[in-house]
Amino acid sequence: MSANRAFPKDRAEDKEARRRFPSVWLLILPYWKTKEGLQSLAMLACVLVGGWVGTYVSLWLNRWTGTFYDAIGAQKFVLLPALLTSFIVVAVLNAAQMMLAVALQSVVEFRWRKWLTNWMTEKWLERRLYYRIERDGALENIDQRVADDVRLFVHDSLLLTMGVLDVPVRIITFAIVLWNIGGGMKVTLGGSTYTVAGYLVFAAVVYQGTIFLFTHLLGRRAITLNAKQNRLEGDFRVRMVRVREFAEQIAFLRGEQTERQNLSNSLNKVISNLFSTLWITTRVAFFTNTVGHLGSIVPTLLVLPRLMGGNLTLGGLMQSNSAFGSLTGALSFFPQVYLGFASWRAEANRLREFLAVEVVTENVGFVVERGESHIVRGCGLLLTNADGLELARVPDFTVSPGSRCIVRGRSGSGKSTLLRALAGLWPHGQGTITIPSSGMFFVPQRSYMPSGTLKAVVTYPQDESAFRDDECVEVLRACGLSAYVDSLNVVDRWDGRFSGGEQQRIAFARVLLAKPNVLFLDECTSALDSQSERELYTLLLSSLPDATILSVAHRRELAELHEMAIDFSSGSTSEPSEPDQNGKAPHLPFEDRRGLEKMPC
Ligand SMILES: Nc1ncnc2c1ncn2[C@@H]1O[C@H](COP(=O)(O)OP(=O)(O)OP(=O)(O)O)[C@@H](O)[C@H]1O
Repeated sequence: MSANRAFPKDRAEDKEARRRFPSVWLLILPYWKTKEGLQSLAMLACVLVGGWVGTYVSLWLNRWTGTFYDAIGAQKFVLLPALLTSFIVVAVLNAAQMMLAVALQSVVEFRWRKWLTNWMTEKWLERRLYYRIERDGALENIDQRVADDVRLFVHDSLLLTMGVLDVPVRIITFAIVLWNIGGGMKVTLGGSTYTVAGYLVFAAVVYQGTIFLFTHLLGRRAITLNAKQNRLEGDFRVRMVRVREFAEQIAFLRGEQTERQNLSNSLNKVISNLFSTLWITTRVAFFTNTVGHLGSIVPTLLVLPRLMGGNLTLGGLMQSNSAFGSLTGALSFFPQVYLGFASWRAEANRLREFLAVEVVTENVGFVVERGESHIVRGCGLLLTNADGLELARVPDFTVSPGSRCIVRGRSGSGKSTLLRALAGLWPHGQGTITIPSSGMFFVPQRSYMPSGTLKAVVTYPQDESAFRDDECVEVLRACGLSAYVDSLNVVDRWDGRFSGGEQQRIAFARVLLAKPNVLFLDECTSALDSQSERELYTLLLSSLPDATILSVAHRRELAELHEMAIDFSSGSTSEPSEPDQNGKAPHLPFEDRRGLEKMPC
């Protein structure tokens, strides 16, 4: 059974439960081990070296600031043209380097996102995980996880990693500069005078540390609110998609009022959460803006005694201000990282929930025997739900190669679930299933109509290039869809265009193209009138005379086209016992009556 658990959100929750989820490294490492990943790694190395060169350029600019303002202070205007020329050259080169770094990092981000999304999509589709997730309600908003969470996870991972590798170099560099420029501060305490060396560095750390502390106190709730926002936006989108998907059903039922109410409730939650977030971000913004203004005068105030004592030139003042700004700017990475890391962790946890479903193996309760012959057999089959509660007991049956068997029973008695179990889509139950190793084709109650050309619809799940146009035209005509043969290469939303009955005719056309050896039909003529139903069945039987067929159907008329019946209501397997329209025993059209052979379980 799939894991139907969300990642523990609360720290107090069981640590063991957290450990059961796959490590975040399972999301990160696979890409960087590929050839493309190694190339991306080389690009990131260039970005990082570029960042360090940028730090050196900032250092150069800091020195330039000192020289420039000293020249102005000393009224040596003759030096200005050369200083300005060198400034413009360095500024242009620096801008080019920064632009290149942003572009390179974006390229890596796009490549990693593409790879990871493909990887997740493959995991989603492999071993029918997409079906298990929906069947068991194991995860919400899987589309949001594969599309949005992967994009954000990749973006934030790169941003945080590059910052962690780049920022310490900037911090150390400007701390040294500030230490040297700022000199020491003389403090008189208890009659003794002490010199606090590098006091501007300590001031920068205390200044930025205070901002960090207050940002944390004022804004920590934003982390949980942001995570909640993603979920609420996803829920709202899913509701909208469902209205689009079931537009006709809602329109027939006049369900607009209820849908409007549901959408409005969902939107209210989104907006209410946004308001809560807004209050927090506003007070954080107010605080950081106020402190930000202070930041421009704090270093000046700190060096004022030296300036007044004549120990600092105008250039020195500007240089220390610039170094103080650079250092606090580099230190401000940590408050940002703190919030960014929380978002990153929420994104990673949602993806880890997805991987957890993937690694849990299906607890298949059935013994499945696969044979070379086209026989279908069920022995001692008990169908249960995921909690082990009984849904249905299936009478033992053997449908021998080339035979046709009808499955009957009251609505909700478990007929479709039996077909799911035979298709390997229903793991809950016990007993032995014998099916062929290949050549099976299942037609569900509602056929899937992919978007694209009509030819792609008819040939699904095979690629449309696998069949010639004339083959498709022939089966469309045979199935009563002559009106559409000229639209074979027309792209449309065919699910909206075909009537329910026409969609079922398409399903028959698919079967005729696929020519399976063993065919399972689940009430796939329910939308057709009796005559059309009979015509399609007769067409099918004559086109696939050797196919083993197991049909779930309610209509009595269909029984006489089958040689045997599995009856869920009476709990027996027999030849059809329903009387025909004249009240006579049903006519069995197949003289050898292969389906009635007694075969031991
Ligand atoms: N994914 C599911 N999870 C839990 N129970 C399910 C699930 N799918 C079906 N069931 C239950 O299994 C039982 C049998 O359903 P099934 O669809 O097999 O009936 P059926 O005989 O095909 O009905 P009908 O003739 O109306 O199509 C029902 O009670 C249904 O609620």
